[in-house]
Formats: sequence, structure tokens, C-alpha cells
Amino acid sequence: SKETLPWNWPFIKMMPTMYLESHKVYDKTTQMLSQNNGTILFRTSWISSNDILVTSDVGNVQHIMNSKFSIYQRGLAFKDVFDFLGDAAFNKSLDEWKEEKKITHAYFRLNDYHKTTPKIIHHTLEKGLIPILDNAAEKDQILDMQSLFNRYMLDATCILGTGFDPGSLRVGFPQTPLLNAMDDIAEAAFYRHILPEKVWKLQRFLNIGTEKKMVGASKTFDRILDEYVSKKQDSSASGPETWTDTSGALLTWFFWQISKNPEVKTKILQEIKQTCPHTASQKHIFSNLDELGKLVYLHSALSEALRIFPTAPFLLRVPNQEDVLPSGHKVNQDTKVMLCSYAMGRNPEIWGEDCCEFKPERWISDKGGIKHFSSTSFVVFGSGPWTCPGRELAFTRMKAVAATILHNFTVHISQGQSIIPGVSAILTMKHGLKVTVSKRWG
Ligand code: HEM
Repeated sequence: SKETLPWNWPFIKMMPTMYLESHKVYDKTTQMLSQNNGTILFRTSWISSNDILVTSDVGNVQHIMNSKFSIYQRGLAFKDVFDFLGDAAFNKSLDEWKEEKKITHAYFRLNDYHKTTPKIIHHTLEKGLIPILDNAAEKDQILDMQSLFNRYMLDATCILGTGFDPGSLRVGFPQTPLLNAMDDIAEAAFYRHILPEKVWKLQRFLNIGTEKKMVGASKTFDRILDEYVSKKQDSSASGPETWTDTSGALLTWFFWQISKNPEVKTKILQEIKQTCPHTASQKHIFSNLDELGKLVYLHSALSEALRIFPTAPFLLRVPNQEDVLPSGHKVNQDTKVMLCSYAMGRNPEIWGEDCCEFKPERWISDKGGIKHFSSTSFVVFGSGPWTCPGRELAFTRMKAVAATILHNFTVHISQGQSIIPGVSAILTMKHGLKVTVSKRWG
């Protein structure tokens, strides 16, 4: 049954935040979820038939992502929001999706992947990232870390998927239409998540706002990907997420966090010294999987950054039938269900009263390995059948980049910049992260 009021109160309270202070949308949602036992149902009845349920309740997450996962299909929800990706991406039957999933997961288990990953990492660090940082250090130039990491991940992923190096990671940061297109698409996708469907469809019809950007960006995206993929006949690109810059976004938050917590940086450098003594006082590129596997504290620090700044801050689902969630909320085919991993990472009931502090130690097990947290509490890579298959690759790449930079350079964060999240389907920094670097060895 619909409310008598056109929009319910929490939704009205959210609207000015969404438009005027969009960067606060994550913290505002977190605060409202904690005041409402972890679940809010926004009714937007007069403007749209879609209600939005936002939840950070572990029981609901278990229900939606695992026990009742076949009711909460991602494909149906994404069909509209991600229409720019075309039918092939999400508009699939359950059987088609299962088949593709087998292929994707098999791909990530292939030996070939373990052989090619270190090579690609080495190539992109040696030919792209290190020369840029060397050049910036010599010229005392200000660099945007976020742009650097996005370019790194774009090149590494293109090489992995198509065998083709787009060369965006070069001194001088050449213009890359593909990166600009990806940013525009992620921004528009976010607004499609939170705005009533009629509003963004009207924007699309009028060709205004983020919808206008989306049209141009989708064309660029398709054209360039077609070019790359046709360069490699037997393409093994594994899906749309492959092209997003999730790992690059996380690395940016990570470097900002360790600048605020210098003791963490000291411990990472100590760990490198202890586990890889052959690298002492000399330039070294970390691309060897055994070496990277030993960097447990670095892994923990990256996990901690992901907990506080999950790169997919909301996961979207739409039920294909009526259902009642463990929290008691009723949902149906017209309800957009959004799981807020951002709020979950900042929930004291899951992480304790120090949940807002950056403490990599919480990830270290008694035996000195990485502590396991259930994917329904730490939902940043998804949970259940749709769990991210790129998790291991993501950690390997992020550790390689972080260790290589920290070992070879000192990073100085420029003063006076405003660090706020951008509004996008991926949690980025709105204005990037400006830094200067100096070399640690001659
Ligand atoms: C920090 C890095 C990453 C994060 C936080 C992340 C997060 C996620 C999340 C949350 C999902 C599930 C989305 C949902 O359930 O709606 C997902 C799916 C996926 N991710 Fe990642 N991801 C990361 C890196 C990667 C990388 C490096 C790759 C591959 C190169 C990748 C490939 C995929 C694929 C193919 C899926 C779709 C799986 C399916 O539909 O079965 N991800 N990722």
C-alpha cells in the first residue's frame, strides 16, 4: 500500500543533500541507516512507481545476496540503469548468465592468468608509472594520484583483456577519451541509481544533464572498445566491471589514509624490508607473486581502506516477486533495493567502536595471516553467487603499485586541497589527490 504523502519524510530530507551537497550523500545515508535500524524504505510514489529500499542490515544482505539470491536478480535491475552497455552485458536470462559466469571464473583460475599477470604488472610499472614518478620528482611537479592510478589500471586491464596497450600512462598524461567516457558513465549511472526513473528518463529525452554526457560517452566507449577488441581476434575481456577503475579509486583513498596515519606507512616499509631484504636501499619493482604474497600488513592496510571507502558504495538489486526481508520490510518488483556497503564498513556493531579509525591491525589473524570476515559483513566485493571474481587480481595489482611507489618514492600530499567523494557509481575523490614525490634512492 502506498503512503498518503507523496514522498515520505526521509526521502524529502535526502533530496537537498543529493542535489546541493551530493558528496555528503554517503555519510548522510550512513547516519540515517544507523538511526533506522539499518533499513530505510523511501516511497517516491507520485513521481515514480519505484520505491527505494536502502539497507545495511547483515540479515537482509544474507537474504538478498545468498539465501534468496534468485529473487534478487541483478540483471533485471541493471537492464535499465546500465542500458549503455547494451544487451550483451546484463540483459541475460539466468541460464545465459550462469554460462558466462562459469567462463569468467574459469578464466581467473587459468594458469595463463598467473603467468601473464606479473608480466603485465611489470611492464606497466616499468614503462608507465615509474618514469612518470621519476619525471615528477626531478621537476618537482604536482601530480594527481587518482588520474595516475586510473590510467595505470586502464592500461593494465586493456593489455589483459585485449593484448593492446592504450598508452595512457605516459609522461604528460596524454588525452584519453576512454577515461573521460568512463568517468561520465559512472557519474550518470549513480544518478540513475538514486533518481526516480521518470526523472532521469526525462533528462535523457531532453538530452540534458548527466544523461547528455552519458550519450556521448557511450558512443566513445563503444567505438574505442570495438577498436581494441577487434585488434585481438580471440578476445578474453571478461565483462563490464573489467573496464571500471575500482582498484585505482581505492589506491587513491589508500594513499590519503596512510598520509594521515604515518605509523602505517612505517610498518609497510618495515614489512618490505623484512620480507624482501634483497630490495634494500635500491630501486625495485614489485611484480613477483611470491614477493607480493608475503606483504600481509600491506594487504591488511588495503583491506582497511576498502572497508572505509568501498569502491562500490551501493549494490543494486530488484526483486522479481513480492518478498519480505528479515527486517520485516515488504518489497516487490517496483522496489529498487540498494545494499549500502559504505554504511556497513562504518557500522560499530560489525567493526567495533573504533570503526571510524584506520587500523590495518584488525585484519591480522592470531597466526599472522589475513583475518577472514564474512562477505555479508564485508560486502565490498559482493557476496554469494555474484561475488567479484577479480578480487585476487585486484589485490595483486594494488599491492604491486602501492609497494613499488612506497619503496621507491616519498609521497607528499599537497596542502589545502578539499578531499571529498565524487558522486559516481564508484567511490572516487571529487577533485583527485594532488601530490609531489621525491626519490628515496639516488
Ligand atoms: C578493488 C577492486 C574491486 C572491487 C571493490 C570490486 C567489486 C565488485 C563487486 C562489489 C562486484 C559485485 C557487484 C554486484 O553484486 O552487484 C563485482 C563483480 C565483478 N567484478 Fe569486481 N571489483 C574489483 C576489481 C575487479 C577486477 C580487477 C576485475 C577483473 C579484472 C573485476 C571483475 C569483476 C567481474 C567480471 C564481476 C561480475 C561478476 C558476475 O557477474 O558474476 N573486479 N566486483
